[in-house]
Amino acid sequence: MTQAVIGIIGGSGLYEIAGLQDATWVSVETPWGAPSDQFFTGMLNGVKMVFLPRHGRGHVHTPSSVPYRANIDAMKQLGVTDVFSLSATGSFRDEMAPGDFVIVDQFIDRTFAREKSFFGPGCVAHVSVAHPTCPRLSDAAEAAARAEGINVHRGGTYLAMEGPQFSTLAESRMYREAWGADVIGMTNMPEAKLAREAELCYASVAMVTDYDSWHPDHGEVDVTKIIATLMGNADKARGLVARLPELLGAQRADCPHGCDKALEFAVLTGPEHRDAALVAKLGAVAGRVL
Ligand SMILES: CSC[C@H]1O[C@H](OP(=O)(O)O)[C@H](O)[C@@H]1O
Ligand SMILES: Nc1ncnc2[nH]cnc12
Repeated sequence: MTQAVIGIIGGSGLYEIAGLQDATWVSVETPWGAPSDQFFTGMLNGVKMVFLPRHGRGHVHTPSSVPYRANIDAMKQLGVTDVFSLSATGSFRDEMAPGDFVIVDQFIDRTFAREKSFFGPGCVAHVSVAHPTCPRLSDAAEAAARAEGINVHRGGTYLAMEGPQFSTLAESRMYREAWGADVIGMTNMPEAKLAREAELCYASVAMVTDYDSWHPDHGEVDVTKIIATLMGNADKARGLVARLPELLGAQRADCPHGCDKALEFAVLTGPEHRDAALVAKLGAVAGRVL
């Protein structure tokens, strides 16, 4: 058993969490540049919590400029073992209505202007993301949402788009009808892939704010309406987060799904062929296997 440290990545509308004891904002430097912001750390029901506003306080980062690698590296440095992502999303399903939460279990990655891996020339690795989210953390997120009285859907495919503009009507229809996506957002990729490379368990809670633009009764996405829904969602999210420590506990066994061993056989570059500078950068995320 090891000490559990719960990491929370708060999306649009969720820039702080409440109730932490000995709470303090800490700065972390990483070999991948500066993270989105300082990390808000403290104890909640006997469990260490580490919170990061994904876009920074004041919402300074676009979905494309979020420093995803620095954020995940810094979480590793702070000892985080389990990451919960909370994100605003549009919905492609009538029954996934604004105000509902969806525990995402699959992604379609349509992003193209982001660094997607910690690895590269001189240290090549291939991890599996066939099952990109951790069922253990997803169970906890679902239980917490139900206990809070949130209308929650278990399972769903999140289409990650580059943004920052919302989708065209044709794209919205294609993602929904031909591709079978359930929700759409701009940030969970490459975040989920990087969490897997860093051997972190990762769960994603999509907080529905709108019906994107496909819905005949709802017209196109309107950011002012999204923001109104976001505020209510953020309150619900804070309630959900507050329940996680009790559900997960302070001690943590190895992940039964192997998230924390994702790199075990993933690195292909032989030790004598590795780029020393890159290996040094990989200390926090992959030091266990390098
Ligand atoms: C405010 S709508 C668009 C914006 O909100 C979502 O961000 P996050 O996933 O961090 O909650 C969406 O992905 C866009 O970045
Ligand atoms: N419709 C939408 N498309 C992409 N990102 C979103 N975030 C919230 N609503 C969204």
